[in-house]
Amino acid sequence: MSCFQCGKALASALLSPEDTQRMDREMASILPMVMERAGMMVARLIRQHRRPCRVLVACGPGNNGGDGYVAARYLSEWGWPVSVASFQLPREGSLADQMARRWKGAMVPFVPEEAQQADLVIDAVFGAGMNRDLPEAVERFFAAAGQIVAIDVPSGLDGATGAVRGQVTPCWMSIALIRKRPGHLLSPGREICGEVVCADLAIPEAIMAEMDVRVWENGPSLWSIPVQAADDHKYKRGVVSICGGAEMHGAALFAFEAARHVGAGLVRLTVPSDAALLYRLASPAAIVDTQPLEQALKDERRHVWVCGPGLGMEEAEQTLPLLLKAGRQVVADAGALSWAAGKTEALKGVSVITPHMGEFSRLFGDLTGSRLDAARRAAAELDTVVILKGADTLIAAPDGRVAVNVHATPALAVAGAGDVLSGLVAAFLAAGMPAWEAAAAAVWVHGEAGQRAAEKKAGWIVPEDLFYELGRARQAASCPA
Ligand SMILES: NC(=O)C1=CN([C@@H]2O[C@H](COP(=O)(O)OP(=O)(O)OC[C@H]3O[C@@H](n4cnc5c(N)ncnc54)[C@H](O)[C@@H]3O)[C@@H](O)[C@H]2O)[C@H](O)CC1
Ligand SMILES: [K+]
Repeated sequence: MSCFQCGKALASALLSPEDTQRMDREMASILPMVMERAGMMVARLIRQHRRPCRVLVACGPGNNGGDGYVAARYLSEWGWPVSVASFQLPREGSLADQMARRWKGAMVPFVPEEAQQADLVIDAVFGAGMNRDLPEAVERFFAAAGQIVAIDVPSGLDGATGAVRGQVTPCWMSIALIRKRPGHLLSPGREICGEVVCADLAIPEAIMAEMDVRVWENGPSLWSIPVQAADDHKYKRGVVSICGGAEMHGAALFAFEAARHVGAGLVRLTVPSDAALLYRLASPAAIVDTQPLEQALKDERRHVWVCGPGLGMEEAEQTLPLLLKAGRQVVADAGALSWAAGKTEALKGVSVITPHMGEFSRLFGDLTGSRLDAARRAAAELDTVVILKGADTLIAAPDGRVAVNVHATPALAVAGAGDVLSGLVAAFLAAGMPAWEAAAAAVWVHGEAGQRAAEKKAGWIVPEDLFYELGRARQAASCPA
């Protein structure tokens, strides 16, 4: 059983607004208790991070505001000087109204001057229920604040997509309730959340287990990478084949070295005969084949291929259709994606594609909605796993699952890092992992190796620096017990 199936993945679930609403309905009878706990946890987390100071809690009309009134009560009971500014009072008789009525402390007008005078402003105006653009009065209020702690999400952040609906002042900290939302990790939302901490509201296990979560923060609880065993042999570890081009040798060699260093049993390059010597000189360890691709495909053990890094359009055209016709598992990147622009259906049958945003728009058109929805739609349309690369890389499966990866470093923003990633995906596919799990694990291991290499080189790395970090990165990616 994979970790994904055994339920550990629930810890890294990212809740959509629909998930939250469904959860609220499921636990309607205990919601007052949950809100009480939410407010208390917010107050506690603030106490853990700050000395007592003048606090202003800005409350909205919904449950986010309700959490704010509770947090104000706790901080005040602990002796902190607290006032509340209400943007809009809760509907009479609502849960938030009940919490507001229990607030007996100071109320001040919802104006920027009040926000400016506070040492700390708690943003409890809008949370997961934010459904239109941020009112200007709210924008101006927070723009005047010094330090802001957001309950759940900063007001104005679309928790589902990371889109920002207005001028949102960056927060110092966001306290996610129960679980993070996709918007805490996705740009541009991620940049305004500050440090994101999660408040455990002790939700009954039965309710959590009922959640039909489709989005997770990428991490080792989502997959299990095969570990070494006494009976290992190279074919059990997996065979990776890489198509190399006539001109750009470096890209295919990066994928080649990455697959070798992350533990593939055997890695082979298939290249045009004129270029073979260059490949052999560049990497004496390389097994370089020059036989025609049709010939190489007679070997059934070569079932996983990387196609694209370092390939020109013509080369992609001569290789990708053959690989697919032979029923191989293909990781398509770079040249293969450029060749498929304008005829995206040519990618049908590919196991994993790894576009960056530019390649993605050339394949699927300009972005209309969120990146998350677009990646998910593309995966369903092609029946392929899509790795949409970026600072927040998305790994989308045709069945709607999405892993959001922020386990990375800006140090990886160098040419060649993407070729390394293709080699890693192929190595994990060849080791027998299902495509979505292999892709998610590869992205995480890539990020881990990047962080390790960056630490040694003060952030300034070249793709080659990743190779010797890959063994330890793979080890770190083993599922926690
Ligand atoms: N299960 C949980 O995760 C729990 C979360 N809690 C908190 O509840 C909020 C979500 O509460 P909800 O009432 O659904 O939404 P909001 O508080 O964000 O406000 C909705 C309210 O505001 C109006 N509104 C929305 N956007 C705008 C706008 N741009 N301008 C004006 N008015 C707007 C909308 O019409 C509604 O009236 C979650 O974030 C948590 O903080 C629970 O406390 C515990 C369980
Ligand atoms: K908020």
